[in-house]
Amino acid sequence: MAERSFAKEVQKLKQGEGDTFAGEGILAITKALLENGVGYVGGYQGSPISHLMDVLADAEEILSELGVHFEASASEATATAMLAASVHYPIRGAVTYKSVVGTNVASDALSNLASGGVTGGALIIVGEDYGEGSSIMQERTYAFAMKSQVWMLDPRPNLPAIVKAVGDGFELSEVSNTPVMLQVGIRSCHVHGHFEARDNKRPPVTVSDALENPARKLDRIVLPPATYLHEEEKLTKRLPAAQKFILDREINERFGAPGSKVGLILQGGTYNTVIRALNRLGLADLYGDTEMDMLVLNCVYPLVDSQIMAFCEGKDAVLIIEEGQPNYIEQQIAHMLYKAGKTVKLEGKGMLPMGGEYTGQVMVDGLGTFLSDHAPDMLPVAKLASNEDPIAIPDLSKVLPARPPGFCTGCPERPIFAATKLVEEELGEHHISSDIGCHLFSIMPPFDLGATTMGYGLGPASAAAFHNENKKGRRSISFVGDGGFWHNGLTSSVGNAVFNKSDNVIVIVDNFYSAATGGQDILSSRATNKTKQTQNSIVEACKGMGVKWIRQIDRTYDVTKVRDTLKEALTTEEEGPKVIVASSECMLNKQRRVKPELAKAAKEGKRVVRPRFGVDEDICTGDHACMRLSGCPSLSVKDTGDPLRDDPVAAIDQTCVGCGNCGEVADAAVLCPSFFQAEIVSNPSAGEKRRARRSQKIISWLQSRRDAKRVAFA
Ligand SMILES: O=C(O)C(=O)Cc1c[nH]c2ccccc12
Repeated sequence: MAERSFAKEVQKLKQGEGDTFAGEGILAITKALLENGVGYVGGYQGSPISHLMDVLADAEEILSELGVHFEASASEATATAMLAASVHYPIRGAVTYKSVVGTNVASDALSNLASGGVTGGALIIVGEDYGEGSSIMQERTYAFAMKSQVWMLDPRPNLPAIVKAVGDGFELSEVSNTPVMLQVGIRSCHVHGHFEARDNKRPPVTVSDALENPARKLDRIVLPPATYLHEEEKLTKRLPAAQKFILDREINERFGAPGSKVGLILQGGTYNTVIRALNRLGLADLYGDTEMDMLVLNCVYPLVDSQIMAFCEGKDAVLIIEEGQPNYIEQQIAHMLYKAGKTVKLEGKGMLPMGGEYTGQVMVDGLGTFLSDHAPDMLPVAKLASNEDPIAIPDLSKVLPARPPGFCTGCPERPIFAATKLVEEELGEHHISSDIGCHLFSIMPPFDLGATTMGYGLGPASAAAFHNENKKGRRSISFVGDGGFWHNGLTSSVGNAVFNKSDNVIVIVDNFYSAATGGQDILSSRATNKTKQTQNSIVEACKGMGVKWIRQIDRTYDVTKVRDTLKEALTTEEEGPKVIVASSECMLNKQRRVKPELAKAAKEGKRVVRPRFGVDEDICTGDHACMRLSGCPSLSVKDTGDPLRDDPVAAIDQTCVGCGNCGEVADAAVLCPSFFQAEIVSNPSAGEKRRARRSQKIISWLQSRRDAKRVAFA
């Protein structure tokens, strides 16, 4: 069960001619796929398009009614390879993934797909996770489009533009026999708006039809000598066909007053921010009407030389607005202008920052500088020579505490790292390789465990070089999540360790879902899923790979057991990789599942017990060792008001879910007897009520007796 259910919203996908579709960008993309007769869809989730996969999964019934096949792909490589169905058959296919990481994973399939080319429209919806709030390294997908020569659309972030881009993308792909990327950032994915719906279209040829009528053309298969042909075709046929389509269809848009002395060439995705910046500079109204001459590239690759040159003709200066680095678009345009001997002043990076998100302020500053330098007369006097001092904005980084990502309250992964710390206390520090997933938060305080992260499913692989000559010496420890394990960890990490007779320790952090991408089901999820085969054992998979030493821990909150198992793995004389599968359900998903059930039961008058933990402040010494070993966000500090106590005591706030981790950690570390467990009982029995009243009375009596004896501090 994913973090968000779109079960209700997907009903909108049934809308047709005459309806106005209102909703979110990702839903609009899905609707557009159906309106354009898509035959199959797939993908792998990841921010910012996790929810697009969730929409597709929730829409599976609607998709299958239309004869559209949907798959939750094992990885982005799988998703891209799936587009092979559009190579020989005139079937439209779409896949979706996070970029650039997903594109990295997909790149083998992407090159092959791009080389042979496609007959049916092949659309890759890439969620470009660039800028503020991104969870990955800062790179651009653009390089992949250039190197493999697949085209890239980057529509303006509004629903009609995004929906149009889906249809344009399919057609562009078909006329140029080339896969097309449709790039959407987080703001496009979640922008709300509306568009005029059209009827959904059954795919004219379905994947079932293709199976009944197999086809193959040798010159589409990627093997020499066809590969040489493919390269030539890319240059002589596919590129010109794409450029012609981009011009004929007016994919790129012109706004503002043509013929002005300065102009902007921008990526479609930056349009909203540019308009807002122009608005703040007094050069656009709230509806986006502006005098500024703009060429909006809804297709950022390939560029059409003649269009760019025509735009620049007669201008003194042009500003290229292109987010991220390197400045690929600017370089191409500079190259075009130089070759043609043009003298128009080209601005871009330098005036705008080389890297980082082009946020509202960045855009205002960059555009302001461009206009002051090249067209000061366009700027309103108040902006050009303001009599007002700019508003002083305090440096918030000095006053606000940093909020690095961390494990949730009740997270079952926290005790695994608490146990690792305890083992290290005994056996010394180890080299630890981390992986992608929630468990990577181990690198942050209070654990400070883990030295590298090399990619999804590659935690144990990134420990591969660490081979200890000394058989009794230290081994490396590596972590990989269940998501990463099935994405490619089974072969790249576990299989590799078995084959190379690694002596290292691998901990598979199994929380029953692909939790970091939004709690989607995966092969080993415990839940039954109507359309997927779940409940496949990680342990059996590892054994099948040849792992001999393997331990399953069914409750990661048992810190003592995790500690002892890890210690055994690090010290056993048995050869080969030592694998520990540490399994407990993601607490976020568990709460999503259990909370409504409990609330319903309580409402129906049933007896419901919810555990909570607390700290006895009379016993707590305020050394905060519990926090250093647990780090649970529900653990906080509390001032008792007692001047004889130097340190504030530990306190557990109302976000506690009663997982028991703090108590277990305290116990395993022989830390602290101050933790207690209480139970919140809804609809208690008459006997329970009586007992509670009685004990309440006794406690009150004891408390008032103690308070009476206390020295009071005024
Ligand atoms: O959802 C995210 O933020 C992720 O980083 C997860 C993810 C999805 N596909 C990937 C491929 C390579 C590395 C990470 C991911």
